[in-house]
Amino acid sequence: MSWADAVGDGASESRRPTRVSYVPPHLRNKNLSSSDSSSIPSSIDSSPGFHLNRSGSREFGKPGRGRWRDRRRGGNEPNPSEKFAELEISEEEENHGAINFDAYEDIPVETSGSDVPRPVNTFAEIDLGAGLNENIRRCKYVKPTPVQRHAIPIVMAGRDLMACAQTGSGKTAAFCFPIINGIMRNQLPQRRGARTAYPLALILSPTRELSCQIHEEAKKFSNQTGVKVVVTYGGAPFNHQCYLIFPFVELFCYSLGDDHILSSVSISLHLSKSISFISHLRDLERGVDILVATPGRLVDMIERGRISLRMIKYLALDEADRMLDMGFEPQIRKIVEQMDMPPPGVRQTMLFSATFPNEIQRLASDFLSNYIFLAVGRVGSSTDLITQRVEFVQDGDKRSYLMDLLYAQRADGTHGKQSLTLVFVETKRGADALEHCLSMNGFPATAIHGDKMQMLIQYCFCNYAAALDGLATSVLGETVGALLDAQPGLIQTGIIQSTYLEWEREQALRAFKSGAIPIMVATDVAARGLDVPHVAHVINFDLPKDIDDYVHRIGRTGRAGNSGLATAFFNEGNQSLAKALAELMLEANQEVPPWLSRYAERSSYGGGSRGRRYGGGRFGGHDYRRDAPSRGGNYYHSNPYSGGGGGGSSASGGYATAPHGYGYGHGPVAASGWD
Ligand SMILES: Nc1ncnc2c1ncn2[C@@H]1O[C@H](COP(=O)(O)OP(=O)(O)OP(=O)(O)O)[C@@H](O)[C@H]1O
Repeated sequence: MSWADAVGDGASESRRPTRVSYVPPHLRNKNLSSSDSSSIPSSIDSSPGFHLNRSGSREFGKPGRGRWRDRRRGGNEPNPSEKFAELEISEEEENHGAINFDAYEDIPVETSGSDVPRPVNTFAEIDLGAGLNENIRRCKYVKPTPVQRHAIPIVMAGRDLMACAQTGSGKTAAFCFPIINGIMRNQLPQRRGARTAYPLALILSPTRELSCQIHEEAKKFSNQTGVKVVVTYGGAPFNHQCYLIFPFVELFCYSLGDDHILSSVSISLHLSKSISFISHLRDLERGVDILVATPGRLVDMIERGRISLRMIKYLALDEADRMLDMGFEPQIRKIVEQMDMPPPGVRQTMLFSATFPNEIQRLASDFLSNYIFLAVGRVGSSTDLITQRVEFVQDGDKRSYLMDLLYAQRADGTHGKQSLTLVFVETKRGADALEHCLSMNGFPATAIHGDKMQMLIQYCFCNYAAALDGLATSVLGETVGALLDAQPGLIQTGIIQSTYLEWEREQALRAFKSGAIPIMVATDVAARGLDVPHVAHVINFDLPKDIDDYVHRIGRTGRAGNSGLATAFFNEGNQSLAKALAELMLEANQEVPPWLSRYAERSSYGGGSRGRRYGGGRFGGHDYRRDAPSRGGNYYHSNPYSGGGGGGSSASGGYATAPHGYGYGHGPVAASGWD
């Protein structure tokens, strides 16, 4: 149980404070009323890096990096394509032209495998096709990022790929571009109008939020190319239809003499979800070239006979190490090995992540054929664009410490739309408790996790399942008939539950992304893949147990060449992570506090010990096939590059060991995805 949990459990009072109790540092000892808390005296030092140490005195961090910068956009052109404009390229997305690509020159890149295709320096060097090139231009992607420079030619050459590149370094486009190009180029046959959809490409990701994000990106990239992208994830898309039918369902409930508002809301949500499920089926029937999916829902759709994987030419696993860890592996194996998907060698398979422990690489190789391993920066490392800070904070002090940080941040004048803060906690209950505490203390916060509102939903279901049944047949007739046909187990608690859950998660994320609520408390559900451009600060209120989770969490900031700040609260309870954390920080050129080094010296490898997981006690981009050449069966060469400009002169190199202290070496760390 996390500390946030324990507090949440303590007393209902603590979960539901009735008054603001936070007193900013400068007002402590002054006995002022809480209403004064909004005044921000000039004496507060709100400079970047401000924080309080355990004794309450102030310390200062490294200046200049990872702060709440004013990122004003400049010089955006009007969008020439009306259709493209409909896809709502947001202000943030348009900003990416500003990435500092010069920072790439020194990035270590290594490939291993046979006959590695040459990397490119520009998109123009690759024949991506006019439509895709136009969309890249509209996205303001001026140059490929390092992972794109290497991965796109590899996939376009028809090779399987296991790619490891740092968070926020453009992996999504690295697999989307060659897939879209391949479908356009080969004009692969597509059946439309059939009950069963036959996608040509499948992109799997672990969460519905990430699947939606990939779907949005892929839609932008394939705009007006004729390539059709559809997403399917746990639950159905919760769309505008719900708002339309709310009033009708409510009216109906009242007319039945039942005035319980919860029932009408529950039924409305249920029905809207159902309608949206039907529209999703229709969408699939109209044909799908690229299917983006979460594994659970995909299995469900395959078993219903709605999707067949027989025509799959491209398979991409985003966050591949997560997809192959204990939680997802059985489902992934089922999809990839036990359904009708073509085998490795016939289909092309791409695995992408920022972290790739050896044991997962080993598992993953089952899905690949004669693949190339690509490491951009160090496997599992974080970018040094993220300033990492670790503070020693006892559990009981975490809330006030957090509020001091947030207060200082606000005093800095940057806590607004342009600067979002993501706070990670261990458990769902902890997230709720902390969200509530922050909100009550004047720090607008929302929370995202797995099972909000569950009790309420169960209550709704128990009382109103019958009403729902009646309503279904009498009011919505055909629609619901079709729905029941498609989804026989419709009236189930689980469905209603997940409807609420989706709704809440979607709302929370939307409010956070838009800046309407600038603080989001999250569990690991938000740790991977989410690309929210203005996250300036990630706070690990509860540290994760595994260092890879830490890497993904802090990777929500410092994306696409921007800087970011990550603060972690550490205490004795996190001892097992100390060594891996200290090593990771050193690797990313961060200052490691002496007390953390002492913890690290004392602790044995644990918490995702990097040495063991990333290649036998050493760091580095590491293809596991090096340890056991016979296992992969097809490991031949290692080709080191440096990031920029290198075109491909070394592409056919085949070095046995890598320079830069990278690969086999251990030496000083120069790796960053972005500088
Ligand atoms: N060539 C490019 N030029 C400019 N911006 C880019 C380019 N490629 C990607 N981006 C932007 O960089 C951001 C990060 O990309 P993306 O989400 O694909 O990162 P990622 O490597 O998948 O991160 P994570 O490991 O966290 O999933 C996105 O906002 C994307 O639009």
